[in-house]
Amino acid sequence: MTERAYRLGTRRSKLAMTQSGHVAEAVQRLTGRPVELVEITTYGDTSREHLAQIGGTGVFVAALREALASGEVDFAVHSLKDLPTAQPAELTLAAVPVREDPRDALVARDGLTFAELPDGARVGTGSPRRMAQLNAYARNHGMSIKTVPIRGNVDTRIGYVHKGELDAVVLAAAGLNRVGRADEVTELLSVDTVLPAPGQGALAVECAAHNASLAAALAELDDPYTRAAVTAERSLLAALEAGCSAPVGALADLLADGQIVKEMRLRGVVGTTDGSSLVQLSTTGPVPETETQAMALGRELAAEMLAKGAAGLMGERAL
Ligand SMILES: NCc1[nH]cc(CCC(=O)O)c1CC(=O)O
Repeated sequence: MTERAYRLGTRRSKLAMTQSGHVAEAVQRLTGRPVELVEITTYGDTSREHLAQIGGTGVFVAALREALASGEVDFAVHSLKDLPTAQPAELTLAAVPVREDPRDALVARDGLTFAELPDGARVGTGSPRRMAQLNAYARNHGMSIKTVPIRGNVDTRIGYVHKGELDAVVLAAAGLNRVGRADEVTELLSVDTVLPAPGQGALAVECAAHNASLAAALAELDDPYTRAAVTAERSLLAALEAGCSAPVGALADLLADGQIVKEMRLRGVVGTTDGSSLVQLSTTGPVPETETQAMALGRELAAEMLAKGAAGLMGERAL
């Protein structure tokens, strides 16, 4: 008897379908069982309001999680940066595969880099995190830019530049890579200038907690370093008591001495959206071997950032 196909719940955007398609193929290879994509429409896909107003990026995840909890689908693939930091007990984060490029990317007219943008340039991003860091860079380099909130899928956002409505837009490099639009990038923004969102570039594969055999199969896709890194980044976010639409950037990476991995470094930033104040700090520690250790790294950095006034910079949420 052939076993029935696994059902993989996915949003219907090109980015989500591509991400889900890759994971579906890998699961099929690992388990020998077919995987069928089931399209789920989330509130984040249908609402035209700005993300900060509809409660942050958790809106993309809720409907998928309901489909998991009800058994309508067996597992789901999320962009990890869209996952709220609280993990529901009935769901298991079964795998965090190897992370794509975590950086933000600039898509500008005429091949311009960020530093080459003219005074008054209109830069499309509604992300308080990107606004805070880009405005801070501009202030420190005597530039004047104007950030403009935008929404929509990758193609729509790039379209603002092609149509001449904006001078540039900022998107996650991972998203552009995944939908085959990497050639549009005019600058990959250094993480020294713009720290990405916690979890950016990583995927989360989630299934029902009671489905232990599926969780074990999905765990084959897990990359322990990526998982440790995003766990530290998300722990920082949670300890700052900030949501996924807060002006918080974080990135954990490994520090190596030649081939030998020595430590994990975690960098974090919080700022006002106008870029007039930023708290940016970094810490290093032994490479975490457990979830508890990874979370401790994030909490440690959060405590240092809070001691430097981070909480006072996160007040202006709804921007
Ligand atoms: N908030 C939307 C979102 N969620 C995940 C990605 C891109 C892919 C990723 O970071 O994994 C994007 C688009 C963007 O920020 O440009």
